Amino acid sequence: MTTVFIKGLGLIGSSLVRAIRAQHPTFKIIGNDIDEKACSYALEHKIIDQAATDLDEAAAADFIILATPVSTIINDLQQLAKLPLKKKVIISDVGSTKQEVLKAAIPLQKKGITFIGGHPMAGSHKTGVTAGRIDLFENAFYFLVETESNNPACLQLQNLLQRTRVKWLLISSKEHDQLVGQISHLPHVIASSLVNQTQHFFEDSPLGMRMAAGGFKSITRIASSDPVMWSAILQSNSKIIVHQIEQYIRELENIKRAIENNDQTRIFSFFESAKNSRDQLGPEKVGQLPDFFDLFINIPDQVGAIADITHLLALNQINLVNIHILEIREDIDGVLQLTFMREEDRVQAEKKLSQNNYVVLRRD
Ligand SMILES: NC(=O)C1=CN([C@@H]2O[C@H](COP(=O)(O)OP(=O)(O)OC[C@H]3O[C@@H](n4cnc5c(N)ncnc54)[C@H](O)[C@@H]3O)[C@@H](O)[C@H]2O)C=CC1
Ligand SMILES: O=C(O)C(=O)Cc1ccc(O)cc1
Repeated sequence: MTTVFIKGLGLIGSSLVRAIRAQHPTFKIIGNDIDEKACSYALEHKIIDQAATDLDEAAAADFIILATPVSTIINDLQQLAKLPLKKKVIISDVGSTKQEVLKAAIPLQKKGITFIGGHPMAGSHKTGVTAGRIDLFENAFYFLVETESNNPACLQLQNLLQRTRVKWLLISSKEHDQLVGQISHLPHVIASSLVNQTQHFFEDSPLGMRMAAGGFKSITRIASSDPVMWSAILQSNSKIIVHQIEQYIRELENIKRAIENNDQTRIFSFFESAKNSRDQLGPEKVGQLPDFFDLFINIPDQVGAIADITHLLALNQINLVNIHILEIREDIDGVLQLTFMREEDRVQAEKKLSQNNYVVLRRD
């Protein structure tokens, strides 16, 4: 029997094993996650067959996939090199950086074990096993690093992950880190710094931030991403990102100077050239970002309010993907963000919550 060991049952890991399960129903899937709730959810929903408490249990696997934050992936590759793994095991990861990951895999490769670095270019700012979905990666690019298309192990890995319906792209780790540094890591830094600067700007008038319109929200969506994951990414791609931040600062300085000098020609061409490039990007759903449906409601200031809301949804068999308490500050109401996978669930939730006197603030 083919056995797959997956470490990290979050958004990416659980989405991958959902796809593996659908394509290869006879494969045994063993999952490991530091979060016990993620393991029990994955077991309950038959996403995995067995929960492992330790990386040692990867010794029985034919495929090992590492889907934790990059720092943990690097650590685990070093640990795996010390384990008695199957000779023909194929190890891969999904980490957002590749040069350091590849370096950490050298001891394994020296032992003749196959490691192929991977990185699906799809995902979301949502995290966790409940946000995972089988179609998360459809039509997205999936990088495979330092391998060749006719390498039998590469073909086996692609076959394992066929149901993800990705577009495979083979690339060197250096090229990969530069590319994703510019189109993924730098944008996350910019989104978060813009949110922080706005927060500082409105320090004395907290309502200001809530006036934000669509533009602010679309450019800052990814600032809601997981800080643990993004700290690990920046640490692992630091040189490249620092260089790209410097180039970005120069771009800001150029437009600042043009504004100071009232240089209308420069200001116009700044916007014109950005528009021309952005228009060529195509529709918003590049990389098939998942559709999630959010509902924002007031949380009444009383004990058990959140439990009451989740109970109400469960009673009505409304499937909730994520629940997030937005910052509660003096003179601002508490707000609860409820996320659903399907529009029907959101519609039902809105109806039931309104019937039970909850105030729905907005949908997103
Ligand atoms: N979120 C995204 O859009 C994308 C993320 N990635 C990469 O995929 C990896 C996973 O990210 P997500 O699935 O989004 O994050 P996630 O937060 O949804 O899932 C990570 C999972 O790993 C578990 N975990 C963390 N440390 C662990 C440890 N020491 N031992 C066992 N389990 C541990 C967490 O409990 C969680 O369930 C990261 O390396 C990230 O850079 C790659 C492409 C897209
Ligand atoms: O939510 C988004 O727009 C993302 O950018 C998702 C993402 C996050 C990390 C990656 O390494 C790749 C894709």
